[in-house]
Amino acid sequence: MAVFTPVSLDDLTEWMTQFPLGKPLAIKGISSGIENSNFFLTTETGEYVLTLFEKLTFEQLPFYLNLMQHLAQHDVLVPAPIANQNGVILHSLHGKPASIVTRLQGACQLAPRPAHCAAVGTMLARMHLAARDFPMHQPNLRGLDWWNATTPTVLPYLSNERQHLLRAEMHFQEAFAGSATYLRLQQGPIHADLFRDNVMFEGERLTGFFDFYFAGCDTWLFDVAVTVNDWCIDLATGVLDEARVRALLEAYHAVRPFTADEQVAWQAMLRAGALRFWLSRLYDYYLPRDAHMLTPHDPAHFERILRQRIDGTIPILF
Ligand SMILES: Nc1ncnc2c1ncn2[C@@H]1O[C@H](COP(=O)(O)OP(=O)(O)OP(=O)(O)O)[C@@H](O)[C@H]1O
Ligand SMILES: N[C@@H](CCO)C(=O)O
Repeated sequence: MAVFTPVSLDDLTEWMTQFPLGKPLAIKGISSGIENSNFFLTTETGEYVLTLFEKLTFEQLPFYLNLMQHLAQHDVLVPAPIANQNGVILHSLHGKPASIVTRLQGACQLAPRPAHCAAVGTMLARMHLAARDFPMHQPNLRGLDWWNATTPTVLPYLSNERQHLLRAEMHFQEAFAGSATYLRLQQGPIHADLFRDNVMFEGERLTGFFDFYFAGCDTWLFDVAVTVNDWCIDLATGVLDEARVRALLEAYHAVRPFTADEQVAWQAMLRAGALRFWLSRLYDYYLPRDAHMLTPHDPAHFERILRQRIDGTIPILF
């Protein structure tokens, strides 16, 4: 269902001559994904992924594609955009923005064990460090400003109790974002959506992070919190799993040591990471943009996680 714009081998014969990839041999639509038209592409030189962007524009895409290129050039495992003979990585196909990136081997690990979480922690820290000198800047477009804009649009759909939780958490996060501790946290380009379905593994070996289309500049700790909230929990309750949390955080800390300020901010940041996805899921649930988003993600999952992070036990950062 996710190929919105079909592409055939015939469409590619002429178009592919600009790339140093040899002749296209096979193309196969990828059925998962809801934002773009994605294809596995086999050429004389290897396996790639061709994406036609259905919503993101020629103006929006350079930040994401250049960030992936920068990270790939710094040995962070991410899909590397393929440049044409003029060095260009953003192209046009059937009137849509298009890119070819290297194909990551393996599959997503939806039931991660501590070893997987450790691999994610190591690569996440390496990614933050490698992105420090990435020259482009874009804010996290799903950050506090977006939360402020979105809260009033979803509030009318919520019970009194949920309205109270959302208002109180927004109030708390506004104060946190203005605090001296927060303002001292290290920032840079972050993935901002590093869920289990955006990382590939072969066995316990991590082969890459992908889907960078929520990336932006924000605190590194927010990226860690979003990641822990998805990788290191009991899925039914949202309760943090100590062994996986420790594995991820210790691996991250070994590459990029956490700071005392980050320790102070940790619980508030786990709450921020939960609020971000509670809000986006509420928005997609009550105000669906597209008819094809037939099964929006369950907002209650992140409401549970948010309540857990407010009231539950939080493992120390390091
Ligand atoms: N570089 C890559 N290497 C291997 N597989 C990839 C790569 N990029 C995408 N895929 C595969 O394509 C699927 C769809 O990609 P993706 O999740 O980015 O979809 P999307 O429609 O672009 O965005 P969304 O995740 O928001 O629906 C992934 O689940 C993954 O299986
Ligand atoms: N990771 C998001 C979906 C957007 O990629 C979620 O689970 O709500």
